[in-house]
Amino acid sequence: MKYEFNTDKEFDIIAIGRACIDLNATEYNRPMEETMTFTKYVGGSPANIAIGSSKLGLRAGFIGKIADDQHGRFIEQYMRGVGIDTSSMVIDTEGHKTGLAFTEIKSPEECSILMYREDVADLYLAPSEVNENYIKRSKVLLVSGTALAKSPSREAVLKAINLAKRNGVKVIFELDYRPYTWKSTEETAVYYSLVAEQSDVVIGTRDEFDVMENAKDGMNADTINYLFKHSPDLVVIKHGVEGSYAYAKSGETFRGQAYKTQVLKTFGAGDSYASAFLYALISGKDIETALKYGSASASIVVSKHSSSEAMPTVKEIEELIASAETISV
Ligand SMILES: Nc1ncnc2c1ncn2[C@@H]1O[C@H](COP(=O)(O)OP(=O)(O)OP(=O)(O)O)[C@@H](O)[C@H]1O
Ligand SMILES: O=C(O)C[C@@H](O)[C@H](O)C(=O)CO
Repeated sequence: MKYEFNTDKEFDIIAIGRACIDLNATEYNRPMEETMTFTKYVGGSPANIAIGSSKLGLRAGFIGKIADDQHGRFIEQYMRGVGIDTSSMVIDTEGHKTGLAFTEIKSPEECSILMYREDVADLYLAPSEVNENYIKRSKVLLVSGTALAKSPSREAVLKAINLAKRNGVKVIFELDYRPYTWKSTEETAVYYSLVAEQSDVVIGTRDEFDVMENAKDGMNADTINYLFKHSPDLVVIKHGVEGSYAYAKSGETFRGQAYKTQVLKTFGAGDSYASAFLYALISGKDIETALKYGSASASIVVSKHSSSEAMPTVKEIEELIASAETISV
């Protein structure tokens, strides 16, 4: 089964949300207290997805606010360098800083992220900085859940969704739940369900859908029953190494298995998955193939040091699908 997009558009995907800095422990397999050096990469889930999409050949753009400093300039230059249109990236004028994510890699199974996100520039994107003339040029608007955590970014994203819907742009909601940016899970559930109900495609882990539903140990069947009463016609629920499911409103279910790989760290899996899944879908491949692309891309990124720089090419993904073993659970 294929998913249809409006073909009469200049951009394939415009992502909205944060573009930040990842500082990944250079010496890994130890706690961060013992890490002396970190390698700098562009990070932030929607930025990673835009980078992954652009490296795969999609025409990508980005809407977000960046700090007026060395980090902000590094982010813009890097993203432009990988082919992303950065003309709608706004430079903060009020002294807000770039979000930083220090990543700890204790072992392939035990990874964590220490975030510095106090008063970060990305959450100051204002509704007036979101333009209809830009959004309407894309097939897809990719919305990151974290951008809903605070005003004015929250209203900027709600405006972007409204403009997308008015202009035949598919809204794809990546739940991207990061607890530290939110006041409470109740608040997250309110905004997640509000946006999920208006989206065309919703992608998240089982745990993230639980946050959306303000529930524990939720069932995929209940999630899709709820979402298919609203706008979504495709829902992707990820279960880590156990693979992922895509549910279509027409009643079909597709399963994607994870691929065996030499894991270095686990973060970055979700962003690489989303970029390759969307690449495949937008390039006209069927949903089953798109799940393979997502899983293959994730298995490549978890075997590498970064989440953005490590994003694979189409050739790498296709070679992996042809040769790697799937994880059966
Ligand atoms: N250890 C692993 N080995 C191989 N593939 C993996 C592994 N972990 C995750 N994946 C692949 O990545 C996909 C997404 O993973 P997961 O459900 O953990 O997303 P996520 O929690 O959004 O990721 P992130 O850690 O980036 O936030 C899975 O469906 C699977 O295909
Ligand atoms: O999303 C973030 O803010 C941090 C990411 O860039 C980080 O690499 C990660 O967690 C990816 O899943």
